[in-house]
Amino acid sequence: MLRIAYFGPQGTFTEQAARALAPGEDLTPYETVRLALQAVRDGAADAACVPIENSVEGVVPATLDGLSDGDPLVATAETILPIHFSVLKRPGGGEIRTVASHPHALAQVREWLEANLPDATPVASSSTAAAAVGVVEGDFDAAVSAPVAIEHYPLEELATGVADVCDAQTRFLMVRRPGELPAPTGADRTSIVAAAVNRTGTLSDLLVELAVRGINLTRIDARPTRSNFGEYRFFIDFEGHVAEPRIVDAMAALRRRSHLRFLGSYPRADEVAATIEDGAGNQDFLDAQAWVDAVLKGEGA
Ligand SMILES: O=C(O)C(=O)Cc1ccccc1
Repeated sequence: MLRIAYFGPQGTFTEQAARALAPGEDLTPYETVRLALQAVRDGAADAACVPIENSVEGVVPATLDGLSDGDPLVATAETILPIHFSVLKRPGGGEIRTVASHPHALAQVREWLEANLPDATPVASSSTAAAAVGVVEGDFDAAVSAPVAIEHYPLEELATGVADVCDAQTRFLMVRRPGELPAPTGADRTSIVAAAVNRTGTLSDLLVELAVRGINLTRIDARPTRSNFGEYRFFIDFEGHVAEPRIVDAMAALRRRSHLRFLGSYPRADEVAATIEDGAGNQDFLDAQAWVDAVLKGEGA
């Protein structure tokens, strides 16, 4: 049985994602994303499930920073969950003066809180389930939680189906120590982080390498390097798998232009096939390489 670390405690959205990505495996909660990733680096876990991006609030900074620093880890799978919340309180409990949750959750229910609990002070907690634990322990009066949290904690629902934006979604990754890559499926995503020197055109130079090969981006985020003020790392997701000739060509070019870390090639949860432009398919790259090889052997021109 695989040992899967996840961003917990029990009852987080990430636990739901881990169950979807690794059914029947041995799941262990860790209090922070950093600790879940560390468990994989240390060998205490075979893989970790962590949230990466949200359709409303954007990226989860702890995950980006946790993947770009420390020993390399690579994503081997992703899943996307629809996100709506339950607001939980102690049974019978009194006035709601504080309402706790993960910052991403609080940001997604701001309007609901203003309309329904205008006098409650929002308090950030490490996760939605940590907020539920805090309510059980009397630290807060209510928690904005994943709907499954009610199954884990002796709380009652003040409201369910809470979300300012309906159809909100969060994407989660399963990451491991570098090893065998998942096979290409034709509907894959590749994740990288690139740090380049701070000069005019750096970012556009990197993006051009993808654009000229007809590679479609699915996300780009910048995070500070944390060592030199004003210096950034770029987290880029694009369609395709590093085992494809067109992606090999792009990765080699990016490697020449930046400090590059490969964060994985894995099947897309939405199964959307890669966009392939005319002349930019894998066979086009293979044919071009075969032609160059022939020229080198004096067999063509
Ligand atoms: O705190 C959780 O439950 C998480 O898994 C992180 C999160 C928070 C808000 C929306 C989606 C995921």
